[in-house]
Amino acid sequence: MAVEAMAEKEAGAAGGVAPESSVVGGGGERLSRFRRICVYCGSAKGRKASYQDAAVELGKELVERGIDLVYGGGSIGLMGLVSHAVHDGGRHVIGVIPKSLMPREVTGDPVGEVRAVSGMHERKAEMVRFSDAFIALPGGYGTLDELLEVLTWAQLGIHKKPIGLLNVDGFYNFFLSFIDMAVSEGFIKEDARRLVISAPTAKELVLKLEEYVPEYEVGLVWEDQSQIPHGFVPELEPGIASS
Ligand SMILES: C/C(=C\CNc1ncnc2c1ncn2[C@@H]1O[C@H](COP(=O)(O)O)[C@@H](O)[C@H]1O)CO
Repeated sequence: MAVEAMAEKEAGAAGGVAPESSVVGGGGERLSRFRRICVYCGSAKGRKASYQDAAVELGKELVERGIDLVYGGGSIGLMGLVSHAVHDGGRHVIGVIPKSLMPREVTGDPVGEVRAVSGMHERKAEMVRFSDAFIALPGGYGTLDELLEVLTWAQLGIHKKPIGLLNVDGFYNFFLSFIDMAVSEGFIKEDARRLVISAPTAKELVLKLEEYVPEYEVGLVWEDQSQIPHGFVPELEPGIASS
């Protein structure tokens, strides 16, 4: 299905896509169905240069498609590389960071808009609320925690936004094998397995996310819609700091 048609189909549904705010190219074509993508990634840079290159590549891919960044607000590790790449490319960067993690020596100097939150739970909810899709770069416990929570919420039908793994140099191969094993052992359903989209490069992954059509239906009704409104991205209030 064409990206435009898909975005229109999902507007007002639970896709979390805001087509009216998408950037339009010189020829009038829409560059992306996504307004903002949330990137989860390591607060370390990792041992291989390819992880760092992938963070910068992903930032550039977002810029090329006119997509803004939501991320954990730090300037250290892969977080710093992806946020600088997006900011330097002229797109908006929103860092959501708990007050206790704000001291410079912990997070470095973040770029763009910094939104201070009271704790880790609020941070994760805000990152989900502001974003139309999610990408995990290589990372450690923090990255896995964020990734698994956003996947669990998709599995429970709290949102229908696409979730991608940037499988740089096979970094996520063991994780993907684990998921497949959990499917064959009867702990993850086949349709929930398809919530995880993966690709080895930023270009391929973002393309797959653009083409993703949510098929997963859980049928639960969530009474508290205050955290994750479906189908629209709220306008942001001014952050506490901006560059
Ligand atoms: C506590 C220390 C450094 C932590 N600094 C962080 N600053 C901002 N965001 C962070 C930080 N640590 C974790 N995060 C979030 O988790 C993901 C990275 O965690 P990982 O364990 O490195 O994979 C990232 O997406 C952030 O949202 C000093 O030791």
